[in-house]
Amino acid sequence: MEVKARAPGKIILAGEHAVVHGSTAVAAAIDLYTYVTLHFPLQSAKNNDKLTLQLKDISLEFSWSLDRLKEAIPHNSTTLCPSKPTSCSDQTLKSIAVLVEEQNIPEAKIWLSSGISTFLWLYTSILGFNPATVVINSELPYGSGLGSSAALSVALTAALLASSSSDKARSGGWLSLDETNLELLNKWAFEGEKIIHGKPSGIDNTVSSYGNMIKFCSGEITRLQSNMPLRMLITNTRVGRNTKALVSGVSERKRRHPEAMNSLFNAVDSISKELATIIQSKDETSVTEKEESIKELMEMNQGLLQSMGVSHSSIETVIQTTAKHKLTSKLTGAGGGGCVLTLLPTGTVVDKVVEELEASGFQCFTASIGGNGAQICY
Ligand SMILES: Nc1ncnc2c1ncn2[C@@H]1O[C@H](COP(=O)(O)OP(=O)(O)OP(=O)(O)O)[C@@H](O)[C@H]1O
Ligand SMILES: C[C@@](O)(CCO)CC(=O)[O-]
Ligand SMILES: [Mg+2]
Repeated sequence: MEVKARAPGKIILAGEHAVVHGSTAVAAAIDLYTYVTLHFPLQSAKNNDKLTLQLKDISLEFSWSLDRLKEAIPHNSTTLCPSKPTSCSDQTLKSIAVLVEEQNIPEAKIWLSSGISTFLWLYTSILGFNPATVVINSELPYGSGLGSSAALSVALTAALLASSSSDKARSGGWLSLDETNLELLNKWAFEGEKIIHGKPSGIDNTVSSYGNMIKFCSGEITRLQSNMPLRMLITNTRVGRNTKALVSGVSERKRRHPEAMNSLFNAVDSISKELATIIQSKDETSVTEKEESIKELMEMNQGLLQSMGVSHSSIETVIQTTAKHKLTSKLTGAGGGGCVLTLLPTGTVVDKVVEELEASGFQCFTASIGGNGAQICY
């Protein structure tokens, strides 16, 4: 039997980091996906005593015998509860880390460890100790601010929940999930995301699960209906970074300067709310005026992110380069490198700015904003 799932990456239009501290943020799904395929061997097959993970786009394979997994991961052999998401305890996470270490991941790819831990936790919590080959590939750059960690957790969970469900109408095409299943998927994916982000707000797994565009504040989700064209250039600085470290850096700064940091978070909250209002507004305001307001809000948001300590010289270079072409940019996701968003007002020709950014070694692309969330295929 085979089950497939896919989940999109995302951009954060406003509110990253502040959202971890209770502010509002606005995010949208993009049409770049992480794909997960589960292959279950026949009882008689020779590999029916193993769990194998293949990361296709980086040509790596990891494998564990089911006996080794059972021995290392604390579990209760009678209760497997896919319908009740639970958190990975510190003790379990330590045991899982040992199983990951035993795989001798190449030093240059050691950043994969948290993703593999998330894989082992979600797989064994939802499907138990059953044999399978899990194939993952992704169109998203890893650790670049486009939500690769959340897309992994969401796509994997969607495939696992689909395979544990009795209701498998074979269709051959991508199927969206109903509200109840989306809620369950999102809760499990949040538990997976915790292993990678440390203290996630939940916005990335939520937008990857639900798709479209959302306003998010302390777990409360408001789906947004955009009433204007919204085009963004995405520039990957190719500077690697890690969301967990950046999130914890902001918390440290908050611990040192609570009042100042809370003022920044409050300002971000106002920016995100205003942005959501503009995007949804059906009033007489012209698209050009709306675009001018969004530009200004992005500029302010970037200034506040810089004050939180999550910008980077490569991000500043992108901002200055696009400013020469009268375009406004802000970092997206956790910052510290990674990707930068540039608003492309109606009629913008991007060729010259893209040429200049690429000449500096950056990678530019456009993605369609506000599309599908998680989907499954039997
Ligand atoms: N397809 C994948 N396979 C295995 N691990 C993955 C995969 N995608 C992401 N990861 C894990 O997620 C980590 C990157 O997550 P991180 O949160 O730092 O960045 P991001 O999610 O791309 O950006 P952001 O959180 O800012 O949106 C990788 O180092 C890896 O451990
Ligand atoms: C930096 C952050 O706000 C967004 C990362 O895409 C972290 C999170 O919300 O989990
Ligand atoms: Mg992430």
